[in-house]
This record gives sequence, C-alpha cells and structure tokens, in this order.
Amino acid sequence: MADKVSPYDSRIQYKTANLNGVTYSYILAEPASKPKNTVVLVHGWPDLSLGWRYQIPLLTSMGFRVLVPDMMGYGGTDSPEPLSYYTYKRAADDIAELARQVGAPSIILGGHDWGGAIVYRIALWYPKLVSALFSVCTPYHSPRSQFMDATKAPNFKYQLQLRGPDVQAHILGEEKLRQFLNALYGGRGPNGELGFNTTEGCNFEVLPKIGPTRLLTNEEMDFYVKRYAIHGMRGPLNWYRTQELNFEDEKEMAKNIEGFKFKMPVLFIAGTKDAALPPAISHGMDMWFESLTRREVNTSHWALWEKPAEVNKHITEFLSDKSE
Ligand SMILES: O=C(NCCCc1ccccc1)N[C@H]1CC[C@H](OCc2c(F)cccc2F)CC1
Repeated sequence: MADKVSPYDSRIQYKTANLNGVTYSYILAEPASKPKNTVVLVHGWPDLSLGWRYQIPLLTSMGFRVLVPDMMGYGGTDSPEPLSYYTYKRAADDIAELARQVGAPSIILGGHDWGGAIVYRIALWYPKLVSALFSVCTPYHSPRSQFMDATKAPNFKYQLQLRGPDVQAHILGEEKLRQFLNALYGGRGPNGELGFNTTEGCNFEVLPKIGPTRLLTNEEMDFYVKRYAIHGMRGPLNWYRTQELNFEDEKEMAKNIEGFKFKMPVLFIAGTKDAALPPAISHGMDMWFESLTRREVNTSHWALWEKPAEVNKHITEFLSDKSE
C-alpha cells in the first residue's frame, strides 16, 4: 500500500501565508537533505491539501520541498465573498506570491481536477516561474475568444446545479457535509445507489442513506468534515461561478494564442473511468505543448487515492531528472 501522510503527521507542518491580502493555510513537507527544487500541489473540488496525502511522502523522498495550499475558500484558507477571488488569474497570482515568499525562483506544479485546470493557468500567466507541471485527470483547454459555457457538455451538466443555490442551501452542518463528501467520494446507498452523478449532480433525498466511502479512513473523513465546516460550501462552490470572469481575464491572451505552445515539460495522467473528465475530452490538446507526456491509469476521478502506486509511478518517471 502506498505510503501516505495522516492529517496530523509529524512529517508535515501546517503553515499560513498572507498572499495578496488573503490568509492561506498550506502543508509544508521538507526532504531529509537540502531541497534543490520546490513542488507546489493544487487540489480540486471538493477536496483539500490533504488530497495529496499519497503523493507528499513520495516527493519528499525524491528530495523535493513540497508546498500544498488549501485553495481559496477551503479549509484553513480564507473564504472571501466576491467571486473575483475564485478565478484562475487570482489563483495564479497567489501561487506566484507563495513561491516568492518561500524563495523559490522556479517551481514544479502538480494539479488534480480543478487544481489541474489551475496549474495550466499558472504556467500561462507565469511561464518563467514554472519549470515543469503535471495534471491528473484534467486536460488543457485553451483561452477562448468566444465564451463557451462548459455546462453544455453532457459530462459537465452537474456544474449547473453546483453554480446554483441548491447545494449551498442544503449542505449545512457537519452531518450533511459528511453525507455529501461520502457521496462525492463514491459512497453508496443500501441498493448501490449513488448520491452524486455528472448529469444531475447531488441527489439530496438519497444523501442520508449514503454509506461511508472506501477512499478515506474515518480519521481522514473526520478531518475533511472539520475543515469543510469552517466555511461551509459557499467558497468551494464559487469556483463554479467564475467562468465569465475567467473568460474576461483571458480575452486578450486568447487573441494572441495563435502558435502559442507551453515550453516546459508537461505530464497529463488521464483516469480511464473518470465520469467528469473522460479521457476523450483531452483529444487534440497535444498541439499546445512542446513536450507533452500522456499516461492513462485505470481509475475513477479520485485517481490520487484509488491508484496511488500507479499515479506515483508516472509522476516519479516524469520528475526523476528534475530533482537534481
Ligand atoms: O467539476 C470538477 N470536479 C468535480 C467532479 C465531481 C465528480 C466526482 C466523482 C464523479 C463524478 C464527478 N472539475 C472541473 C475541473 C475544471 C474543468 O473545467 C476545465 C475544462 C473545460 F472547461 C473544458 C474541457 C476540459 C476542461 F478540463 C471542469 C471539471
């Protein structure tokens, strides 16, 4: 079984940093010897910095210093009201500021899910800062000159519900948060029913019958519930409400995107059974990269926890010549 850090593991420290006026909480994990490179890991929705628990020990054992923030609105990080705090550009600015504060002239980025979409954006806005990046599950989608509502795609229909008021209004308090997270992480009802699917999103009637997910221990789930209870679901859901703001931020960039290619090495790991991000949607992304490595793992959306050994094998191969 792949090694993982526990919520209160002696190998990690929880630090805070003021990034452009927002207080972020982040996990710091340091290697035994002096690190030559810094890795920043960006989690997705609905997740936390601990979502990288199976990857943190691997990366410190390779000699990297590892920083894993709770992203805007999550866990120990502030959850401001304005939607402008939940854009790709804001996340990129904050990660660049974190790198500056810890004295990292360049960083290696890793992202899962929304964190995968974010790491491509950090590399777009701060190309000199990013020496390499990997994305688990999330393919690249280029800035568009025309606004494209992603919820049109059948596998993205759940985003309509997440953008709306219902989840924010229903998922209140620790018990509902636990049911919700169990549903998202594959917990089943007594007859095998799911509490969340990609066409409708969350089924509130079924939630109370959803059993515990197999992907987290009770201790891990207790930690997740405590961290989500700090702010509730408003912050995490705001990430689904910024498509128009992201489009505005990237309009200029979209005009000059002709012939653009990412220069740093990039690894994309697809989950063959990811219902939200099926491998097919990564078709055609190769054109945006000078050096793209593609890998597939037979796993659901929760690749980091479901097949950690396979995911870690690909990350190790990709980073082995970058930890010098
Ligand atoms: O919603 C997300 N994760 C929650 C998954 C919930 C779930 C759990 C278990 C089972 C099924 C579902 N992730 C987002 C991450 C950003 C993505 O947007 C970027 C984007 C485009 F807009 C267009 C093309 C590719 C592309 F990556 C859209 C999905």
